[in-house]
Amino acid sequence: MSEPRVRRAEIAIEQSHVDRVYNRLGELRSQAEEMRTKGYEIGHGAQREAVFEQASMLFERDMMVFHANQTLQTLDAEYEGLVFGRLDHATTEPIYVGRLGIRDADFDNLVTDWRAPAAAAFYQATAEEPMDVVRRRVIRCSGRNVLDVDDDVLMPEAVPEDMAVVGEGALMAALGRARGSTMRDIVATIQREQDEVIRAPWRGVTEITGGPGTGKTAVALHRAAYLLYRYRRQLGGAGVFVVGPSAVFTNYISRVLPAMGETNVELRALGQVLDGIEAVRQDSARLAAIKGSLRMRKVLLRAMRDTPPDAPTEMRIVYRGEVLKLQAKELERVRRKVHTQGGPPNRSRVRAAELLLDALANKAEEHARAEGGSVDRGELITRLGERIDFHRFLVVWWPVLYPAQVLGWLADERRLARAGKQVLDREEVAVLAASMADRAKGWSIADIALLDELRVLMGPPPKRRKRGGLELDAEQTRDSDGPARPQRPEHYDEYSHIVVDEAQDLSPMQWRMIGRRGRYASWTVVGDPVQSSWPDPAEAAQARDTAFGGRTARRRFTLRTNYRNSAEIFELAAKVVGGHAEEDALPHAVRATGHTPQLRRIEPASAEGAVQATAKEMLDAVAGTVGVICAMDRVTEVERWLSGQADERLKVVGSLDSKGLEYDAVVLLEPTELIAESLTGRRVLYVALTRATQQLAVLHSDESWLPEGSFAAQEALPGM
Ligand SMILES: Nc1ncnc2c1ncn2[C@@H]1O[C@H](COP(=O)(O)OP(=O)(O)OP(=O)(O)O)[C@@H](O)[C@H]1O
Repeated sequence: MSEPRVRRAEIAIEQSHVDRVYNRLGELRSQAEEMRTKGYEIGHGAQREAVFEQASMLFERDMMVFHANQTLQTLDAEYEGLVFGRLDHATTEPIYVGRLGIRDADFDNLVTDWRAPAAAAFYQATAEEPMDVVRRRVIRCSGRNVLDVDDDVLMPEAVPEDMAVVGEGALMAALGRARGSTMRDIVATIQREQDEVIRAPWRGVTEITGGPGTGKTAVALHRAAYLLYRYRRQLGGAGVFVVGPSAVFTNYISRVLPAMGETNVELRALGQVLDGIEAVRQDSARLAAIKGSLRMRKVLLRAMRDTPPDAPTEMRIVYRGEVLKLQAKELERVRRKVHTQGGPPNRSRVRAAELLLDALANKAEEHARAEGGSVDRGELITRLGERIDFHRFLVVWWPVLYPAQVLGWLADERRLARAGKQVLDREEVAVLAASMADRAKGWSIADIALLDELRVLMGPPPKRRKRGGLELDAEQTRDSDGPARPQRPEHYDEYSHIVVDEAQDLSPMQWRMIGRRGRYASWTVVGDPVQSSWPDPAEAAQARDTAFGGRTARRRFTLRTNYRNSAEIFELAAKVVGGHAEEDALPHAVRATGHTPQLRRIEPASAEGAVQATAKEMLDAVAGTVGVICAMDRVTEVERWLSGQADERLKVVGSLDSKGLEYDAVVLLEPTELIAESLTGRRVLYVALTRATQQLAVLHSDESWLPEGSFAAQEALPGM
């Protein structure tokens, strides 16, 4: 038979199996629905007949409905490509591998879940170590239709006469396909080095490093799905937390886990970690470096302990016809004493009352002594302690504190200078105060870690919340379309496993914020030191180790193949990052496309037309997405330039927000602006240059970013 006919015949064979699987899926669905209906009927019966109100009956109903709903949720996940693999063994029956395990009515296996031990050979078998696998087949489907098959033969000597072998590389085919607006899962083509990471033990800390496009994010997400499958009892209840750098990124990866049937994972961007507030704004690199540094702990502590701006500066109270007065200095002494005796201020109001009463009693004693008399100290304290005017004073002098309010106080430069004495220099105080004063912009991503730090320092406010003005707490600053509150308690800190993506960029303060949520967690930490935008790695490493607590089991994996970029694009990126990366840290790109990156000179005044023309050209050249990457402060401007090109494949993204994303084609505007806006310069440009899978065009008016002499060939922009 000719190759196309063999292929067609093999597709037909797999189609008949895939049909059986979907029919069975339909049956299972009907059964689950029936079970749910029965469960509800028990419930209705319970309303009608008193006998059914017995607790055991209601419990049975709840369990039935719960299980039925869970099964339906699993069966209803977007199972595009439900079956994607087949293993033909030398000594045992073939198995099919898919996104979930399905058995037929006789309990025979129709599909094995990809995470089950029996499916491991699909990813781990090689020609050197075939693990009894003669032929490994990747089956590509669209919905229920089998489109293609692709085989690897691992034991050529064991191939039976009637076994057909077709195809030439499922991985390459997958990599060459157009990208959409969200990331896809890679279950069908996970590579052996990646599989080793996915199935690594769950305890302790697993670090995944590797250059751009090596699949770190994809692997970390598949690892989360794998861990939840294999260790559901240990990990499922407390939950898995996945943290990414930005909301654009979490949105981009949001479909990977649901497509594998995992809906029980909390996915948040760094700007959303604190319940109830959503920050998407990036600070300038300089500001982010100040806000992220561990020095801020001291600044925040002092700011919180400072006299609140509206606090009264004098206390006057009449006791037995005599005016007792506490002056500002005396009040401050009392305030300091309350703080030094420890405890979060929101838990110290009683102590504050006691020490104030003590000070008043001292005053009364002073007066009495001067007049040769005496006071009953105990009685004074009891009487004044019951007085409404004393309590009125107390609530304004020792108010309930909220994180947003205290951080807002730092807009006052003098107050900030007090809090930052010998910690921040004058210039740092000025930039930080100006940023806090500019509240119209809302919180920045770096502010969230500061708010979280304050939350813990000040302790939870009493249940009744104060409203108005700056005294907003997290609850009140919730964005209307902010992240939905999970069903877990507010500020939940008992996750069993935490995945941190783009971990190289986390500031020390952000590590503290995440660490708080993983007091009992094991960790998967993903990062590429070469893409780091955090200027002080040693400080971040220290905060990171503290976040991991005493977890001693640590394993580190380095992925070395770049699956995203064409070899041509990565060659340019590698040259640009040059001496900023050790040779060893750069991965190997496997796919050549024949399209070398285009470097185009523009005049600053003609940038608008150049961006429009190049974006259009790229949209015509690729089937998938096109990203226009520019400096953070030009995003709005560039979006305006492109507003006439209504194509949902086209996206404008700022350099810092481009972390972790990918597009089929990228138009990169003014590389020197990207270098200038980041403290780590070239590394941010390296990130931007490694976002494209197929085509890259760089528009520049300043050539200084180019590695010397390496890319002399420049193109003129068509029509310019
Ligand atoms: N085994 C694989 N099969 C198919 N595609 C893969 C495989 N591994 C990685 N990819 C693809 O390569 C691209 C890069 O993967 P991913 O974004 O996870 O890399 P990364 O290491 O996190 O990159 P970066 O650090 O640059 O953000 C994605 O499109 C991913 O789907």
